[in-house]
Amino acid sequence: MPSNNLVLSVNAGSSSLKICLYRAVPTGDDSEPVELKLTSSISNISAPPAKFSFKVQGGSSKNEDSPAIHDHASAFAHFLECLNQEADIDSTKIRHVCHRVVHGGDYADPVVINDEAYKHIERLSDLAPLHNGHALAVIKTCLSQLPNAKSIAFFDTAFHRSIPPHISSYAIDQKIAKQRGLKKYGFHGLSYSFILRSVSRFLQKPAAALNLIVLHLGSGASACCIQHGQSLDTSMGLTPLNGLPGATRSGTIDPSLIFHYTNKAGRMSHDKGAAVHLHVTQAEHILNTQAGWKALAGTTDFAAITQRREGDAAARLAFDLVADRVLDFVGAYHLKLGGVVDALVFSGGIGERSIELRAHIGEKVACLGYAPVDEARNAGVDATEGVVVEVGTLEGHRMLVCRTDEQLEMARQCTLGSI
Ligand SMILES: Nc1ncnc2c1ncn2[C@@H]1O[C@H](COP(=O)(O)OP(=O)(O)O)[C@@H](O)[C@H]1O
Ligand SMILES: CC(=O)OP(=O)(O)O
Ligand SMILES: [Mg+2]
Repeated sequence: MPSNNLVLSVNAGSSSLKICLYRAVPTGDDSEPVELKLTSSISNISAPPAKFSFKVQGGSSKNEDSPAIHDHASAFAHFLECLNQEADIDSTKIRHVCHRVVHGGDYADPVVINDEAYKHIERLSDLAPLHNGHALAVIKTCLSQLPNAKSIAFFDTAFHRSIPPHISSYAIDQKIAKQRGLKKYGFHGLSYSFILRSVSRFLQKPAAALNLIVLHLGSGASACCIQHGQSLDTSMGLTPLNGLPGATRSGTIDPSLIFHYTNKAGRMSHDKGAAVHLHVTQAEHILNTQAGWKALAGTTDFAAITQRREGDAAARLAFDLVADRVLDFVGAYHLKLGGVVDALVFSGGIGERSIELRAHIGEKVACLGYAPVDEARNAGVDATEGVVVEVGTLEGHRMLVCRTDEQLEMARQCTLGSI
């Protein structure tokens, strides 16, 4: 292996940036083609002061508030400085930079960023107003600061291209739908792809034979119905606003609500928070940034809501409402899979950490034949090693937790793929 075999994976979330650096290694059969060298995460970018963490595997680590970080570009610049100063890594040795791009439209595969790909991602920014612009800001920095590296975009939408037309279409004029690309694209695809592979390994069953209901519950939350190893349906739609509520996103509402909420709904929003100029209405802005459990209970932190819910009606409403919407999708997907489900999988910051939400959902789905959640296993997930942890007892449809890793998914696809 040459010495400059470093792969950087960058995941630009709505208010966070998660970065991992890997070294490509020779693979045997089932082993990972990359080895983790360091991780960094910058959160609270849109609610300063941003929190910066940097951890070298088997070495030093750093956790601090970084008031100088005010957007994704400055967050990434801060990371590059640290890479040089703290980890003594020469960034010219980075050969590939993998960027998670949430909306890829009809792109089926990852693409090396060139002018055309950049413009394509830019054109889709209005359909992922909390995401694509941030990814582009980081891509721009990489193109100028890391000229020796190839920047590659990996799309959240690609995994859902298997969704059949009667599920991905909306019941609207199909001529207009086709002209304007108005259909369900679905998101969190890199996460679902990672989870499918990990669960397949855990259950020792080929991915193509697996039927799963997967919940990716983070500040953006979605559910996915996987049949024979392919996405059959997912809860997000044309944009990541649809489906489950998120930290600041409404999830599905009656579309008419928009016009009763404010009489300025159709006017353009002048929010300057985004990295690229967005053309979104005030309604889209409100439903993306001033809704979700933040609007219901005053915080984006679902753990705080969970703790407060016994004595706080607003927190109780937020918790119960999220749980209710999750059940809508689990029930529908169970039916779409004809009741043949290998496992219900929890993932994302909330799915992986909320003992309470897993217990609650577990209790509700028991009537469908899911293995009851084992109290001790469920409470012990954090202390249990492994990518996949079983929280249900063995009989019935399995109940699993998967520590999803979009950065690793990209690095893996990059190293094994033909790019
Ligand atoms: N112990 C916990 N219980 C419930 N929710 C938690 C817990 N720890 C973290 N979270 C939630 O996980 C969210 C982050 O999830 P993550 O998947 O990393 O989000 P994203 O990638 O969408 O920014 C936090 O905003 C917080 O609400
Ligand atoms: C698609 C999406 O909502 O992503 P995230 O959860 O990272 O915000
Ligand atoms: Mg995320």
